[in-house]
Amino acid sequence: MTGTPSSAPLRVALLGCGVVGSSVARLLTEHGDDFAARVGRPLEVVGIAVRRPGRDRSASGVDPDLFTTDAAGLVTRADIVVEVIGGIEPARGLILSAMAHGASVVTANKALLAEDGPTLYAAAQEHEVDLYYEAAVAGAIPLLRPLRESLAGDDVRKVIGIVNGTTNYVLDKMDTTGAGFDDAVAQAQALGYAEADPTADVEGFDAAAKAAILASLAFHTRVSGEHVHREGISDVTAADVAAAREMDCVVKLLAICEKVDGEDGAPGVSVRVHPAMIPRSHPLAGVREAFNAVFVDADAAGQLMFYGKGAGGDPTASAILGDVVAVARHRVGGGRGPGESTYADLPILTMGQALTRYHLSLDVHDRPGVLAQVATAFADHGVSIETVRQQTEDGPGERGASLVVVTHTATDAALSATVDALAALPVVRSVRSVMRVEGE
Ligand SMILES: NC(=O)C1=CN([C@@H]2O[C@H](COP(=O)(O)OP(=O)(O)OC[C@H]3O[C@@H](n4cnc5c(N)ncnc54)[C@H](O)[C@@H]3O)[C@@H](O)[C@H]2O)C=CC1
Ligand SMILES: N[C@@H](CC=O)C(=O)O
Ligand code: NA
Repeated sequence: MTGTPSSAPLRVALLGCGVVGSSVARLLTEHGDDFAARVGRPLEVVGIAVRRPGRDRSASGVDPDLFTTDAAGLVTRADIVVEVIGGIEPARGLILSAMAHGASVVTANKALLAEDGPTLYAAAQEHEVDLYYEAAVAGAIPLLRPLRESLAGDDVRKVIGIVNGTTNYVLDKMDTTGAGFDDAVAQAQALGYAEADPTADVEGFDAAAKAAILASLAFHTRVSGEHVHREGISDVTAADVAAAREMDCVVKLLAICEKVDGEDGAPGVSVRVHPAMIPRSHPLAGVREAFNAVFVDADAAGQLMFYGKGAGGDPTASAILGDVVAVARHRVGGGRGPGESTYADLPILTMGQALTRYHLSLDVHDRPGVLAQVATAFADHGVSIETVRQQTEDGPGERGASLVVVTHTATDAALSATVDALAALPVVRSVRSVMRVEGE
């Protein structure tokens, strides 16, 4: 792509005018003069594709004549296409068509990037246009540009953080106000944090898509959503949150991307999303409401922390508009942003190979020798115990006890085999809860 000396406005097409799209439209209109100064040419919104053109959108301050239901036609007459429809189709087809017609694309669509990012990159390469997607992970937080560009000279070892605002909001409300799960999800929806179908948030699909994007960029390896071990928060109970509180911990949904040595000693990539207990003293524990925070550990840089608003209309629009300015500058001055980098092509490790720690709560018979049998189950699987806490529980029938065990680090395979062995022990009445523990 070469810069053109023209002073004609750059034509911007917006696909979607929901939570994020309406913020983008409003801010583009409000700050048009600043954008023109920053880019060197005005940006002109040439159309906004919507599904329901008759809807009242007067609050956006956008000229109603810009709304169209002809998204396919709109993408053929733009220099920059901003896709904020979400989902796989028609978003993918529209992006590919936009690129084929010479437009650079800015998207917030993590679901599409995690499912079929390579196709988008290939089209951008073929048509010599830009593909930017800072808003797709951790909303407003500048995170992908640092990984794609600023850290391109370093060796990233680990990326760990909170990348889903909805689930963080829900877990925070459960911890601090005792709110019920469904009420907290409804509040997150009303605040514009949740995906169109909040199952994507609650069951960890959204965080898994983001983890795939982060791991791909961090480790120069193609990682798609299906490579990510995913557990959501729908099984996190008020009792789990209370158990965490007793341990001076909080429960967070974490995305963890690591470069680790596999059994053969060769490096591989481990990518997982699951709830975990973290100590209240850990910086991630202080991440409240819909905020996101991500730590990046790189060989030369050491540890970096990125923190800010991970969801919501205006914060997400900030990231999108930063990308719009970047690709617009390329249009004016020449050059292109980075393409896909997959040269490392590392193998993806299984969840069983991931190294983690478990917190277990067991309901056991209160008899002599119980503790020894429980300890043997751990030892048999090579899992070392860090702490054990026993509490006698009176109730109807035979006296029982609750055992809370926290392990040292072991492979997830060994830990989960230990849980199976414990559940099969006659002295164990039930395994009440199992949760991974992260953070020192
Ligand atoms: N809401 C948030 O906090 C964030 C959202 N995102 C991503 O941004 C994208 C948009 O999210 P939201 O604005 O929250 O969703 P939304 O559901 O509020 O908006 C999407 C809009 O696209 C419209 N749409 C659907 N199909 C269309 C079509 N064929 N033509 C024209 N319009 C169509 C819908 O009617 C809706 O108004 C998604 O990819 C989402 O994952 C990314 C970061 C944060
Ligand atoms: N639904 C997402 C929106 C931002 O990506 C979230 O809750 O984080
Ligand atoms: Na971001």
